[in-house]
Amino acid sequence: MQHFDLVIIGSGSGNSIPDERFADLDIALVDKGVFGGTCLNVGCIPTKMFVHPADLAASPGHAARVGVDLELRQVRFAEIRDRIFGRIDPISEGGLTWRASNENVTVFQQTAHFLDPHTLQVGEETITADRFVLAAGSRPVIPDLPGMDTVRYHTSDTVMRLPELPRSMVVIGGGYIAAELGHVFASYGTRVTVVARGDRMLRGEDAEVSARFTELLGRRLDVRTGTAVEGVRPGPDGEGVTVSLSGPDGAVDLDADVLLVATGRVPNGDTLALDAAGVELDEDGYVVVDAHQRTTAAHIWALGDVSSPAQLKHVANHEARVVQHNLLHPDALVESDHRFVPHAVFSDPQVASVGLTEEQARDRGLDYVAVTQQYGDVAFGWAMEDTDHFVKLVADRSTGLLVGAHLIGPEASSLVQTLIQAMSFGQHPHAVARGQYWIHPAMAEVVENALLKLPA
Ligand SMILES: Cc1cc2nc3c(=O)[nH]c(=O)nc-3n(C[C@H](O)[C@H](O)[C@H](O)COP(=O)(O)OP(=O)(O)OC[C@H]3O[C@@H](n4cnc5c(N)ncnc54)[C@H](O)[C@@H]3O)c2cc1C
Ligand SMILES: NC(=O)c1ccc[n+]([C@@H]2O[C@H](COP(=O)([O-])OP(=O)(O)OC[C@H]3O[C@@H](n4cnc5c(N)ncnc54)[C@H](O)[C@@H]3O)[C@@H](O)[C@H]2O)c1
Repeated sequence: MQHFDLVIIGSGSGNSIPDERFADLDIALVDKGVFGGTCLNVGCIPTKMFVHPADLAASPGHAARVGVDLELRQVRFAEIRDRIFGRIDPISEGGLTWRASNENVTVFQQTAHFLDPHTLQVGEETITADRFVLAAGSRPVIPDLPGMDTVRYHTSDTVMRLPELPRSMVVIGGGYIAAELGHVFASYGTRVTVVARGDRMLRGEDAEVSARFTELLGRRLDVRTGTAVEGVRPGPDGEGVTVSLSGPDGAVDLDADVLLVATGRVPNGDTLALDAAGVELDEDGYVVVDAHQRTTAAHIWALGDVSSPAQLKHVANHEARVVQHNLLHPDALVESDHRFVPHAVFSDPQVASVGLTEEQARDRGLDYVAVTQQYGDVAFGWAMEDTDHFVKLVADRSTGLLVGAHLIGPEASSLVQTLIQAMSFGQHPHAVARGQYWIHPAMAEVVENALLKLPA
């Protein structure tokens, strides 16, 4: 039986842990899937590479407002897809080859589960180790709808590799993936219907942002809110799928070429037999960790989607750095910083957010002030003839400090960074606004003006 100093399960963020400082450790890296994990292969990176051409394809709609008539002639879907995976697949393959060539690392392309706190079943082999890192990620949830076993459906794992652009698509779910991939396929020319059970898409966002987002995306896609999927069955002549809906319009059957299921992701801890290792899961299935990313078994650490409900790559990366440090310095442990975790939704419009929504501030009984700055009221917004987008800030009235920032509009994912910085370093909004130059007339002035609306 092979013994290792350290076993890492998961080649996504887990693969960033072993560097030259681990050269004297004998390490096993185990992954049952495509090397490099979700973000690289089926997550952040390919989706955003699909979003950029989608933004270009959607631009005629925005250009007309400022007197430029553009015409979308063609979207070469197969070419876009092949360019994207033509870059990504070699990165995954190269990463595997390089990692497997490390003298002190053995890569197992197998499924792992625990037999006891120090023993792992890896495919047909049994290995033991002193320490473990769980970086096993999450997987799509497939809702148990009547007829699901009778149809071909896609998740984000497969839909980006479709052989051709579908004529029509039904997306179940109103979250991140529906927002991003709905925009992608609709912009490329697919007739997209998004089916959301709630009254708004992106329900985790500040209510004003999610309401505006639902309205704006609904101008380009068929967004059906307050609608339940009653069942699915093969489409007419066995082609595609028929989705039975019930909502404000009553009972409706929709035929589509492709069904995309985007109803959330669950952590993979349940696949690792963690009770054999003394590692606890919480009620939602996340591995329980302390502030140092240590699980309930002292020699086992966890990071990323398997233990973090944020389910975001920048969080997984941060936690991987914490675990890396703590493995190297067991006598000087550091903690993860989850105070101000931002996120962005790369749709059209973009959404970005950090901290408390106004509803959360209210529910916490905080004495807060909320202000809104329209893009259309700053110079670059005039240039764009913008009427739709805004920055909303929430601040604690007693300290004056920001507790939340919510943006919907062009470049929101970048504009939010100043606000993340202000919150992370405890900078007063007026100090941020007046303690530096803001390039005129850049879009960032929308953030400057929002900050100046807060009490001095
Ligand atoms: C479509 C999509 C778009 C996204 N876009 C963004 C974005 O724009 N920005 C952002 O911040 N986040 C985004 N995310 C989320 C981001 O991809 C994840 O938060 C991140 O990849 C999680 O990394 P991880 O290291 O925890 O897990 P992963 O990268 O998922 O790695 C886990 C690995 O563990 C392996 N594994 C699991 N179980 C076992 C087992 N029992 N045995 C062996 N191996 C196992 C898996 O094969 C996998 O390779 C997106 C996710 C999706 C699905
Ligand atoms: N830009 C980004 O950072 C980004 C992009 C894509 C995905 N992600 C990550 O991936 C995760 C998964 O994305 P997602 O869009 O699948 O999840 P999500 O949690 O964002 O949204 C899930 C949606 O499905 C709905 N839903 C859940 N169960 C349902 C059911 N049985 N029937 C109908 N609707 C149902 C929910 O109401 C919600 O609208 C995200 O939570 C996020 O962490 C991040």
